[in-house]
Amino acid sequence: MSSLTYDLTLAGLSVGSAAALTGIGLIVTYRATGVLNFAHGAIAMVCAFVLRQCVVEWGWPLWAGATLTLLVLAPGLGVVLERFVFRPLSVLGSDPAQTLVASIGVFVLLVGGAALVWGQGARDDAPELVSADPWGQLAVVLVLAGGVGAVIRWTRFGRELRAVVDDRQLAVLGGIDADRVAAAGWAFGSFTAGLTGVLLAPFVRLDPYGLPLLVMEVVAVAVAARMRGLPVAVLVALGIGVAQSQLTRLHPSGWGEPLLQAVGANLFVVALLVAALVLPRIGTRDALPRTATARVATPPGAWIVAVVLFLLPLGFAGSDLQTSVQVPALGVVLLSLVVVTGRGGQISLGQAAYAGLGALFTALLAAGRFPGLPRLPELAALAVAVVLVAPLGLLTGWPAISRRGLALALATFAVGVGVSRFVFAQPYATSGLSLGRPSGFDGDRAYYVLELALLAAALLATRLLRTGRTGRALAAMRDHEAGASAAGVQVPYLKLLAFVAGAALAALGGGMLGMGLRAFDPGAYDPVRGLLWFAAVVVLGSDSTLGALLAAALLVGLDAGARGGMAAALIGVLAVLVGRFPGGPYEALRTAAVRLRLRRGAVLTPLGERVRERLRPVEQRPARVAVSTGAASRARAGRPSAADTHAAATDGAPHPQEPAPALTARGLKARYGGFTALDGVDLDITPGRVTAIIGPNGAGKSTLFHCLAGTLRPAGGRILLGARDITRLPAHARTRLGIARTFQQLAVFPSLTVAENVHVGAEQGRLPDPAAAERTLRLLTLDGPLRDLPAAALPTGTLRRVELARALAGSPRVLLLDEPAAGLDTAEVTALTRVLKALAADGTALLVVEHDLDLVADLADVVHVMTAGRIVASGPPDHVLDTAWAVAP
Ligand SMILES: Nc1ncnc2c1ncn2[C@@H]1O[C@H](COP(=O)(O)OP(=O)(O)OP(=O)(O)O)[C@@H](O)[C@H]1O
Repeated sequence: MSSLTYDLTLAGLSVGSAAALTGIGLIVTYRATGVLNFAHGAIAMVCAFVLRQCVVEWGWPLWAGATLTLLVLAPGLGVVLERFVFRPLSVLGSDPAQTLVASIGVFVLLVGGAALVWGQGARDDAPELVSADPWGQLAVVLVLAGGVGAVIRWTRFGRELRAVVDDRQLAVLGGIDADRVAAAGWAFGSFTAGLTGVLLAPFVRLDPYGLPLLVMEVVAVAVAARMRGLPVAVLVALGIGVAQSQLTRLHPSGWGEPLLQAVGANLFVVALLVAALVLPRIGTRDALPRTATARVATPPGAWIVAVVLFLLPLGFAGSDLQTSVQVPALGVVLLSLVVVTGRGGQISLGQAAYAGLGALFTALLAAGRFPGLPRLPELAALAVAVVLVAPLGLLTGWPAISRRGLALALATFAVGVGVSRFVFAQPYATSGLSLGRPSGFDGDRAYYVLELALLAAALLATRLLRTGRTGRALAAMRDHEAGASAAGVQVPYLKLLAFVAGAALAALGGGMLGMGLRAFDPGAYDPVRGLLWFAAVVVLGSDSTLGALLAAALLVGLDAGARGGMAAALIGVLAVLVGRFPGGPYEALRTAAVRLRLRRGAVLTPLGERVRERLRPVEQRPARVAVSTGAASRARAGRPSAADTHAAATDGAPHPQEPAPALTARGLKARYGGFTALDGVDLDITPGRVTAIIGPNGAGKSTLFHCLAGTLRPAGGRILLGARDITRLPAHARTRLGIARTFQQLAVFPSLTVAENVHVGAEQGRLPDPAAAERTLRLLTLDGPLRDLPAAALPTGTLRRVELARALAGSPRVLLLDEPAAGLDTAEVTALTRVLKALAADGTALLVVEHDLDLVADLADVVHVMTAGRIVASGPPDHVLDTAWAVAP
């Protein structure tokens, strides 16, 4: 027994060593470039194939093949990728999501290229570089990890590497050659990938799809090490390797046996699920790049061409028709990505899992093998399968609530791999399963007609999700999540909706695909397909249904017409290239067109006259008559007198005749870790008045603002809207109760037009009223030619108006404005001031956090001065601004 334990431990160390190598490579590349290299497994596979080519096909000696593969090809590949794919992206602004899409593109390209060159079949004659003795492999790993750790910690290069990872731009300003550091990181990362591939290939299936996936399954090792600690990565890898090996001895009995065995055999996948779904997130800052979400205008007549092309196969026969049957089915699967990724802006690498579950459930239901349900006819089985898979969309929808960018990519990838390994690959779920077509639709032509009908239904469902209120809300969430929340959009609910609808569509497409092939083929729903489909939609579909259909036709057509792998290679090339053009070619054209129209002067009409005619004249407001900018100038001219300071401290007390406050804060406290940012703030925001908060940097103004808007949960105290306690309500719920806000950094939805931006506010606000959108557009002179322009290319002044209009369209009772004048010129500030005064005169309660004391003096009725998390003075501006001199920056 002890000898068995020893043998299993050694076998586990061997597997763990390969995993540790992958972890080391991923971490070094990530630290040098900030990229989690999804292509790592694909590089490993290419190197393993090349070594086999040299040794087995060409008869080279092993050492010569290994030298070429590991010392020339692998690092060379890394350097080429850095130079031609990732460096241009980092020069363009280092958007982590863009690099993520590019690395998925490289993955798809290498997998497709390998399938083209070496075919799709598995090889079992890969040469053995290091003998099966695990001690040799372990020694290689430990030497590498130790060497890399020493270089990072003690050498100048290591210091440069850390500096580049912390802040590339700052490092460059400090004289560090960031490109050299990144190239070295890529070269080393690729070398470790090559070494992993070469070490693993003799013991696993060497094929273009299987090996890359196997390598990427161990990404958990790097995530567990927080993409930093090499020793942690090595230990975790060895630990999982040994545990997985030891678990093969267990032979549990009972109903859970197959599942437990599957868990034991796939411990790295379990670790991946835990790392992606449970451990603290990595890379959470990034969202999808604009290229992935750019709205593509459909060329006129394109739909007619598409309909004709989709009808053409009805005239085909034989294998052509058989192949064509896959296109509508794949089209439906890709439509699911248009909803989730294109419109909803959520990265989803796990759609293949839902498609596969759709096919599997359909087959089980049609065979009468689904637990608790009777045998169903095929079409009914498909419908029930869609209903059953839809809620499973929560598997990826739930993580999406709190994860973005890389973290979400990992979570959805993990779900895809988990479903593939624990469901599709298990005989208990799939053995002896066949899948027929619905009766009456058995022939290819008849089935194709049925598919067209289902595709039409899917297109209709997609259209419903992409247009109107839901479509605008989804696009708003995609463009600016916090802005959408501030507009009243229920972001978590919408994410769940997108993933559930996406899962249903994918299941429908997957079921159609299975029926088309007359079988449940787990390979058709492999996680690698999930990556390929995601890349295809990002490249060709984006937020376009027609693009998704084109992608489906291309993927099926190219692989059928050319050698397998051609479609993946092409999609890979496009995915790698698409990141080179920020916003993509469509975006560039649209921006140029908008600029041209702006230059013609057709859309920039002054605000003043229109506002004056629609709102009550500001001069009639009694409270504002005495206010002048004199206070601010006085404040700059000299220090305040003691009498002034006293007046400031006492004049702000609420007067008995004043209206009841609309929004009240009492004893508000906020902390960041151990640091107290708000220390018992009391504040009343009164209807019909402009309340301003001023104070030096770091005083806590933004923190107070965030607490009031609902984006930060206070550590103590209460916030009341009227008499209602809203302290624990999220941002979107506050908006729906009547608290609107704008952002210091503009929060507009760039892919939506000006009118659509404002409609989002009107539809989600306190009183959902489409007419309010039109009124607000007119009020802020956005109703001319401007209204149909996408917000992306408009100047800052106009965008501030769009944002304000979006906030006003929900008919708020309280309006919170964070530095509303930031980025505006003098004329725009004057116009803005006039609008805000008029709003206050109409009874809205306004709170303004502002650095511009002249604006505060001109605008505010009450000014509160904050410092060190407390309000230290309050009163009318002419008094308080003198006091402010003592505390302002
Ligand atoms: N996310 C955070 N984590 C830790 N500390 C924070 C965080 N945000 C703010 N702080 C700290 O809390 C204090 C108050 O910050 P806050 O941004 O509210 O001040 P502010 O008055 O708005 O400053 P500014 O005018 O520069 O925006 C500062 O000391 C700041 O460093």
